[in-house]
Amino acid sequence: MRTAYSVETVRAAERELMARLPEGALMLRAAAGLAAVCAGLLARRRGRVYGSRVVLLVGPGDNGGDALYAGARLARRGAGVTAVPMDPERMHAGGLAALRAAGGRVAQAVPQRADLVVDGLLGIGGRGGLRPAGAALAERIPPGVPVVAVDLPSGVDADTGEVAGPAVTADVTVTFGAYKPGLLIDPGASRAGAVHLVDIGLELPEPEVEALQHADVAGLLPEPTASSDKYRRGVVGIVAGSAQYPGAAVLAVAGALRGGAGAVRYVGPAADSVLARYPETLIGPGRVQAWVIGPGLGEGRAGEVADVLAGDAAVLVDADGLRGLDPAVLRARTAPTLLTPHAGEAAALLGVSRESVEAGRLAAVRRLAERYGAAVLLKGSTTLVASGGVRAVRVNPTGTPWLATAGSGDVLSGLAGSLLAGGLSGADAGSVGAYLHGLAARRTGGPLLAHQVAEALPAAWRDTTHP
Ligand SMILES: NC(=O)C1=CN([C@@H]2O[C@H](COP(=O)(O)OP(=O)(O)OC[C@H]3O[C@@H](n4cnc5c(N)ncnc54)[C@H](OP(=O)(O)O)[C@@H]3O)[C@@H](O)[C@H]2O)[C@@H](O)CC1
Ligand SMILES: [K+]
Repeated sequence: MRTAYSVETVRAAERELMARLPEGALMLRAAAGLAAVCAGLLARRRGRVYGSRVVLLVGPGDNGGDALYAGARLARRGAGVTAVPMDPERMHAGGLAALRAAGGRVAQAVPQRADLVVDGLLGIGGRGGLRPAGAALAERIPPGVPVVAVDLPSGVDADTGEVAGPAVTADVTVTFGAYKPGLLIDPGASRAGAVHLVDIGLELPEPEVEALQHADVAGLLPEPTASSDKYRRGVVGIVAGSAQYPGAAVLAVAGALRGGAGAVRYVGPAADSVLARYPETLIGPGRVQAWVIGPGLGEGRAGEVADVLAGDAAVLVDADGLRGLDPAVLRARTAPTLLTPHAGEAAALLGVSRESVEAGRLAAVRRLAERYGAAVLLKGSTTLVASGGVRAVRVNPTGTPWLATAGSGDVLSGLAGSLLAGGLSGADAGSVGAYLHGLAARRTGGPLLAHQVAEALPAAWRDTTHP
């Protein structure tokens, strides 16, 4: 599991550790880790550190201090190091002295001949996008030169991944003590490049954000044993599709058939389309361990949603099923419930604007989970999964922008419902489903069709269980 911590938590852990260490020790640890990653990059790119040209973009705070101390280390190994300050009056004094003592220099303009640029403009003390002086330096980063961000790309909000204005795009980010949520959540995540974590000895409590890795997914996936039959492996029921949207039913069934359940049952008006494509499907009402209700349902089906929610099977509610949900009904349920809204549906469930959900996705998914007493999967460029009473929100590290295509949500709801039927909790079914769905989309690549994602799911499953 990859875990991430808010600025507040990181700062508290830093204070505790700093009280027990000589002054400046943490910054030296951070700078040593940063310099090692930079040296490795230079060695791979040029064969050696000696003689390479390193440019430091230096902000007014400790993030700039890290860059200056790391620059001093590289200068001692023979690199030509130039520091360019955002504000010449405000530079970390100790770092500047160390750089100068090691032979580094300070310039007012960004040199255009460089082998590496180190972005030490803003770290966890940054607020909002870069202001004009920082933005002007970032704009002058020579094209094609690798950029290493110190702690996080400057201009990215460490807690949320929001980018409110100009920001640096890094090839590598060297982060200290702990991942910050903004390194795992888009748009910040896609600005960070490959992230290296440098251990500076922080002792941390439970994380605020976590991301599954292959091994976690493999551990959660329901694998059949010699004694399992189709009923023990769970039956998932799909209530989806309408005369207007029969395709949603077919795609939800397509996802469900690849989610490990022993059987998939379909209830609704698109049975002919479903059977034509998937003769494996059971048709009509019957016993299930989990229901998926909502994809392509259209208007006027609230009674079916209420019936399903009144039962004692696990339930995944998606799309049209999410309209007008009553928090009291959901909170009274004892079996797992998973809601899978996109930003617009989440906004309607919270009674706020879509823009406010997009701007604060982490807060929105937490509020939904608390209000509805259910696990909630908020779809988007980084899919988030929260469940009421659990501190950590899961962010999905797989996926690709190509997934924003018609029907891909229907496949995900079938898949996650199938995992619910296999006995996973709402949060596990949602996060494992999103993980496999994202991997399958990456395997498919390029402009993709939703049914291709469903077809790639078995291969994605094998990627995690037999990497
Ligand atoms: N604490 C520790 O033990 C360790 C910390 N470490 C390192 O310290 C970093 C945190 O350092 P930090 O707290 O000094 O904040 P930092 O990110 O450098 O920036 C704050 C400065 O920027 C300014 N500023 C803010 N927003 C801005 C904007 N949009 N555009 C322009 N300017 C803006 C703001 O000024 P003001 O808003 O007051 O004008 C303030 O002066 C952390 O990320 C890690 O790298 C490591 O060494 C490990 C040990
Ligand atoms: K930075």
